[in-house]
Amino acid sequence: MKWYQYNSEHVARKLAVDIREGLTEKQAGERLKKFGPNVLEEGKGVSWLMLFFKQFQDFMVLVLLAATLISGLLGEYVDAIAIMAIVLMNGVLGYFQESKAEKSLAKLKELSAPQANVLRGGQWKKIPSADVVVGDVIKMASGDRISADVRLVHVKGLEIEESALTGESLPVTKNVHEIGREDVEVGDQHNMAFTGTLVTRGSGTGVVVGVGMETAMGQIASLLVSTERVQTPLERKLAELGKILIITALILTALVVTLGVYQGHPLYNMFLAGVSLAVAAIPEGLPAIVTVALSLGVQRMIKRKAIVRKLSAVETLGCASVICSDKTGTMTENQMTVKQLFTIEDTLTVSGEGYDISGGFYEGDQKVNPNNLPVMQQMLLYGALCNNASVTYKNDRYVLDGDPTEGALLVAAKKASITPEMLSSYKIVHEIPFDSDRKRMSVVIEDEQSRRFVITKGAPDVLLPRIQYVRTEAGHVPLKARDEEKINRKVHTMADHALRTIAVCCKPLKQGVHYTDVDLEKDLVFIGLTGMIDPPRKEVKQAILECKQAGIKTVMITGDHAKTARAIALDLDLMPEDGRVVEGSELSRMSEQHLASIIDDVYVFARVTPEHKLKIVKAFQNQGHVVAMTGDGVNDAPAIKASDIGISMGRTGTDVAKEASSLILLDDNFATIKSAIHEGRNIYENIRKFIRYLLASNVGEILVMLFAMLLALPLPLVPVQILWVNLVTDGLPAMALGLDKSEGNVMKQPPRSAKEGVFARGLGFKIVSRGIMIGLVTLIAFILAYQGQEERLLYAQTIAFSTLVMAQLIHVFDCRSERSVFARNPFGNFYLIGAVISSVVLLLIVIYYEPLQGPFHTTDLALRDWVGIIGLSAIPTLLWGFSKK
Ligand SMILES: Nc1ncnc2c1ncn2[C@@H]1O[C@H](COP(=O)(O)OP(=O)(O)OP(=O)(O)O)[C@@H](O)[C@H]1O
Ligand SMILES: [Ca+2]
Repeated sequence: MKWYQYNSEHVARKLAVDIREGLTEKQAGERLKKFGPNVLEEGKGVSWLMLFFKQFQDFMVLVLLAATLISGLLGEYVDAIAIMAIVLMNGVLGYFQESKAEKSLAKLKELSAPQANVLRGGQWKKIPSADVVVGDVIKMASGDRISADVRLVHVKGLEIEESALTGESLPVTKNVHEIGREDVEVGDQHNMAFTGTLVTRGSGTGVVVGVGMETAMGQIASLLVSTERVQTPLERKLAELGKILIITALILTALVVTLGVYQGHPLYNMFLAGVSLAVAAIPEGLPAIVTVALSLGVQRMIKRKAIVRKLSAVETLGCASVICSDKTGTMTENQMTVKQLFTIEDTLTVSGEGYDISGGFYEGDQKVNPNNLPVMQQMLLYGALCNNASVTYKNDRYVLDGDPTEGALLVAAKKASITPEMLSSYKIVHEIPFDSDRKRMSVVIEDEQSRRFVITKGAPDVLLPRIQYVRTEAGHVPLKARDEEKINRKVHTMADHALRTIAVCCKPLKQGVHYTDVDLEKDLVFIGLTGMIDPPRKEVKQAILECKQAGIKTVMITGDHAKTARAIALDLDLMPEDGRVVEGSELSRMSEQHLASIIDDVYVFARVTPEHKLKIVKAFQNQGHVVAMTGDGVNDAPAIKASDIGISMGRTGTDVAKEASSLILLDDNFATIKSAIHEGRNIYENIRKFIRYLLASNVGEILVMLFAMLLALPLPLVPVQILWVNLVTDGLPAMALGLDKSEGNVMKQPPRSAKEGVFARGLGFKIVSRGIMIGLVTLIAFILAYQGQEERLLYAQTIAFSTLVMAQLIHVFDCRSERSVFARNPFGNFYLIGAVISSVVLLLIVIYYEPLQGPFHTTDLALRDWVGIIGLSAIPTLLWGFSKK
């Protein structure tokens, strides 16, 4: 027998679980230990050994190793061993860089791991999906990705899209009845929900019958190949650029070798020098350092409560020019409190903060008891009945479970002493749920006398066309134009005060008549209006200002009333007085071109449904903007996907929204978007810094050799020195640049263009000009020291080696700023100081430590030599430090 053939009690019994209580933590722990975690086995990751050997796969490194081997066989042991040692160290360094990148990517994956809602010991809990065990009672709602195979026991309009499993993209409606037949296809098992499939509608609960590889998904082996990470745009650009650089380096190296041989240097010497030069000059490590820099940035973002799901987002963030953000919960606290009550005869204000149930009702300054006003009392009671929220007192605080709008209504009712006992005498027999498209919710209620009536609550402008009567103290009277006007005026004044408005209506139902859902919400009786405040989060105003200074426009998108939205937008300084507010209905009528033509003046989109978001994203993109878009629901997913930076909410977001997004806000906070953009810009600037440093160094290295060969000089640097420079001077400071703090002005500049190339904004010129200067001063130092005398060669090479190293170590400080070397405090980057000091110490060691003098072809230098070296090596940086370019 299969699970779908049993009825639900039987399933529960077989799995030894009480469906109302769930497993106990102890039972679950035991099962987890016995059967293992609920994960699908992925393809094997790279082992550390493979990662290590990968460092030596590079073609030029192989040539170098072969060349060293030959020189070893020819008796040049010292050279061979020194080169081998350096190549090995290079490999170790590369290994550490890459494994660091791998680790932080793995950690990232862990952080965005899916969760499941399970019943344990009578309490609903969110736990990592991996900890779900067979027998767990699990709850699923619209937007969830299901994390185990489940036999459903209770469903409420549950629809599941199972394309991942069956290929069928239409959602399947689920029920709980057992299926009598055997051999039912997965797609026809209507009482089952499967791992990896998606809830598109409704909700349900069930018992877990299969986890991990024992699920229907686990059986499909083909899906389990681990997905490989795609390169980010910058990584791709650099990989392409790398090819060009490799060819350039090879051509130049070949030129150096040819010239050298032509000038009479021995072929073997030139070959080894050439290969070393090629290894040093080819920036094959650049993409890896970029990955490291990106993933380090990702770690910093986690500290700022933003989780990057796609590495490419780190780059794109820096280009963002428009942020489209939800209002409720992202810009505001999403903590609603009713402030005003309105019936056609009375208006009251309500005191109190948050969900605290202490507070009173006032008419002007006069305290009143709302229970003396029958219509008022009815509105409060009905607001609490058409309601799925609950407010409980926990740890000295009132906490809300459910929708904040409903929480506010519940709290207002409690302030009027409406108790749960009073509510329990009414039975809810039917519910038409709230969603952002409908902007209303209805319940059918049966009272103790078995009389039935509907309560509908929702956005007033949506309900007004459905209202025919008004409730007064004397009873229901037909709605007159005068009343309608009065209601509308009240809605507007409430909205102007940034209050969210909810209208409460009702309608008695006749016995024995069948009403469809459409009928239920027709011909309603208006009872009253509530106005509730949702205060802005306090950090948001500052964040919006910083975005503005950074050339980024913030746009508010909300389902709320236009006036409410406008009041909050003005309060947050999000838009100028004359900024435009566009409503969803207007948006629907507008053509895409028209929208694109006005969109630069729009700051608020109000009364929109999630479907509108896609149109908004497209219109901004049409105008050449790079758009960040937030969202949390299933219907937000298309817009999130279409935007350049999709952002989802860590707390309130559905799995679907999270999967579509490239950035998750752990605290759902708008200010976090700003922090992430700041970090994204910083990372990109740091990447530019070390590209600039590394490539300028390489240009210098190649040019000094090329110039020397042109001038028929001996080799200014021996192979092992070149390799040493590549390892030490190029390696450590470059990494330290990747960890640099941002220049104070990163958020004071317009966003960079997404099309910008690697060498944009003068970077190419900086690289070449500094590179030439570094090559020149090294050459001059060599010539001055050599003086054409063969016996001075060792000394001159030591001088050239030191000058090259020092010139680079001074130049690295210039790379910290886009402006000038003098623009920043040189001691501002602790890592860089450390890297420079260790490079200098290592240089002194290979120069003065006798056992190393042989392998590194160095000799002792005098103090006066150092004066010359430092003087010369400071020239490139100082010279350009005074120029603007
Ligand atoms: N639980 C509810 N029951 C009935 N009506 C509601 C409920 N919640 C909100 N509304 C009404 O629907 C309108 C739209 O709400 P919705 O939740 O779609 O937007 P929002 O949360 O303000 O928007 P966003 O999150 O995009 O800023 C509200 O202004 C309110 O009038
Ligand atoms: Ca190099």
